[in-house]
Amino acid sequence: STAESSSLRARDARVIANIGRLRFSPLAVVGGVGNRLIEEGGRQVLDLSASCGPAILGYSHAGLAAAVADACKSMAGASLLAYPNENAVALAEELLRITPGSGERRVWFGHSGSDANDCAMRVLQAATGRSRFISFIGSYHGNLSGSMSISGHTAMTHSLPRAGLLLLPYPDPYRNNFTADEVLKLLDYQFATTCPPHQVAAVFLEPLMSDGGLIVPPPGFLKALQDRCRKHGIRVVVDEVKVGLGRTGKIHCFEHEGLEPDVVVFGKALGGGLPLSAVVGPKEIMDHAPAFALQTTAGNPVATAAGRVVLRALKEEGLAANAERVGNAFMHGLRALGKDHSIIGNVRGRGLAVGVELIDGNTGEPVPVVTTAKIIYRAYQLGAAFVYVGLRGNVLEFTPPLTLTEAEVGEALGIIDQALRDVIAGRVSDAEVAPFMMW
Ligand SMILES: Cc1ncc(COP(=O)(O)O)c(/C=N/[C@@H]2CCCCNC2=O)c1O
Repeated sequence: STAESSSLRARDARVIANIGRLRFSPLAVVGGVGNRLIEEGGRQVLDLSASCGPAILGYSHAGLAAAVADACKSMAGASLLAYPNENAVALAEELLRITPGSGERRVWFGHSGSDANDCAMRVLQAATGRSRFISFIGSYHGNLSGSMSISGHTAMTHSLPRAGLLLLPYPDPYRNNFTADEVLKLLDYQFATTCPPHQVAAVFLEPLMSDGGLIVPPPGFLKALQDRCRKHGIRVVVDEVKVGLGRTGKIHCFEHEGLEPDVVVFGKALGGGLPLSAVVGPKEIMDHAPAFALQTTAGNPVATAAGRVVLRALKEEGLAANAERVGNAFMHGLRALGKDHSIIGNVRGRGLAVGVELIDGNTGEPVPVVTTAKIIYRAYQLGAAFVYVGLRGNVLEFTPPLTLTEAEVGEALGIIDQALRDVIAGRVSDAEVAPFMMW
């Protein structure tokens, strides 16, 4: 019909490149308010993903809109590489204040987690003269050439890892793929043979692995890894892009692990939905050379105005504490659901970074991706939006706005419960979800 063909969804299909899509439902968004997205046609959908992380303040946040509008009015000094601007400098000062670290440090601004990890990788190689890196199978550090090349997520098989990359297994306490000790033993073996530690510039790690399956590492593992790196002068880069800035109940997720990173990478939530990322690192690394990592609009006054509102809200609206409290209520409720649904194999996370691993109740094996996709599709129909992650595509990922309420947790649990029942009862067809089997 004419109405259908002129819909946002239909127009999107005619003009947006598929290489940039990761669509888990037909949801076409025309707005947002609070913790809800507004679908074309007016239906409100509870957002349990915060658009894959950035919308930690929810939608229609008055302070964010006012600050961005104000910055747009003048746009003076739009290019931080050419001129200082108040918002970028003030945001950098605040980032240095809230990020633990020793020695003199500097802040680089980018547009995305991908470009921030890309920059960190390049400048660490240049400044240390070391060209090897360590990261983890399942890790997602970005989708630009450099950040892809040090990632280990299955989505990265579209390109090749960088020469000399050492990918380690990320110990998964639920699947028990490798224990922490086995991974550390493998690392020691690599150091003694094919990966000389003095050639390694840095290890990139997610303090809680997100796209690889929402995996909370075994206690002490990352600290032991850091200690090994310190012995060999290998820098520790913590990628806080997805789980940082209050999401796990602490300002930085790495605080749960007792890490003291050399470099911290921020993205997603930092801009509250505007394109903004940051690398915080030692002066001797970050001042390596001028004109080394340039992007014309990086650190522009509009995106950094948003960043200032985000950090202010983090502090003044107690978002980390809310994430801890509401996240615990959510995980408690999901575990209770697990008593009625044998498909729920494991509920895990920290604060409002929550994962539900779906299994075949008889065998314990991961459910097929189509089943996961059906649950997400059905939940969308019932009024909640979220995504799936994991190397086997069987982990529901919940990273809602940090403003989520306990009442909304109750609503979410009702929708998830009903979606599970409907899918198990065969009410969603393979054909319906075929367009949404993304990775
Ligand atoms: C730990 C971590 N580090 C870096 C990135 C890359 O951030 P950008 O997608 O903003 O470039 C990400 C992005 N993660 C993906 C983005 C693609 C959609 C799927 N969901 C994500 O969270 C990330 O999770």
